[in-house]
Amino acid sequence: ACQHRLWPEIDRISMEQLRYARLGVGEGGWQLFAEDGEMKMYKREEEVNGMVVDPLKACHMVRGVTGHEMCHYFFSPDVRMDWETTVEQMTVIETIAEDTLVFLQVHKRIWPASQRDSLFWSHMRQVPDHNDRDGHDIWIVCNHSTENPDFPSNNGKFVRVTLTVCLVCQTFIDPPKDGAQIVRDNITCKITYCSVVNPGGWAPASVLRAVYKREYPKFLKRFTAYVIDQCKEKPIMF
Ligand SMILES: CCCc1ccc(-c2ccc(S(=O)(=O)CCO)cc2)cc1[C@H]1C[C@H]1c1ccccn1
Repeated sequence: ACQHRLWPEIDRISMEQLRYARLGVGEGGWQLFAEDGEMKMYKREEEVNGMVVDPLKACHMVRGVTGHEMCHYFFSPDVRMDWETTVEQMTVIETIAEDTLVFLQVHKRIWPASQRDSLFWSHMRQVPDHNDRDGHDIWIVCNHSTENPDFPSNNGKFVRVTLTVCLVCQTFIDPPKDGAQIVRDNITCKITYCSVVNPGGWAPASVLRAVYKREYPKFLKRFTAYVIDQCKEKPIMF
């Protein structure tokens, strides 16, 4: 992967997104728009050329899974359609490395807007987290739009969105007493999910904002429940 033409961009954007995810929501005009137990969802209302591109940041704490497991299932093409209900078709159009893929996805149509597709590289990596007193590694998946001449955008069928998404996960272990083996009840995963999706073409602001408000909380709840269910009978993947 290191010699691939996209590698410098993949490395730069992934590390930029890690820093962005770890910024608090105290400053920068974030407004809380959804809450469900440990999950808190924030957004900023932004428009580019009259199009809604509201950045989103979600923070969540999930007990019983590790950051590695969370990122593994988010990255994996094999299970994507099991949890991603807003996607109609998903194809891996390039394998850059075993931890770096290029996806082409067709998203379900949001009436009355026209149907969208997305083409993005997806990179997963573990980032040693030296400056955190608990010393737990961080796992990240970063998805960022890219172009591919074999799959031109806006080829008449779908409007191509541009997106940058990151899932940043940190595992916390509450060690059991008397040196017993660590079980799932002793682990918690701190998740930060950030996304900026530019719809790529006209879509009514009111409709998009309503879809975001409904879809993002559903999306994160469904995905985290899926990972908990997939992991509960399996050995812990640290
Ligand atoms: C007009 C823009 C439509 C639209 C296109 C795409 C996406 C979208 C793409 C990727 C990812 S992901 O996290 O990388 C997981 C892989 O699929 C999440 C969301 C979201 C929306 C907007 C509609 C919103 C939405 C939010 C949440 C889930 C699904 N859709």
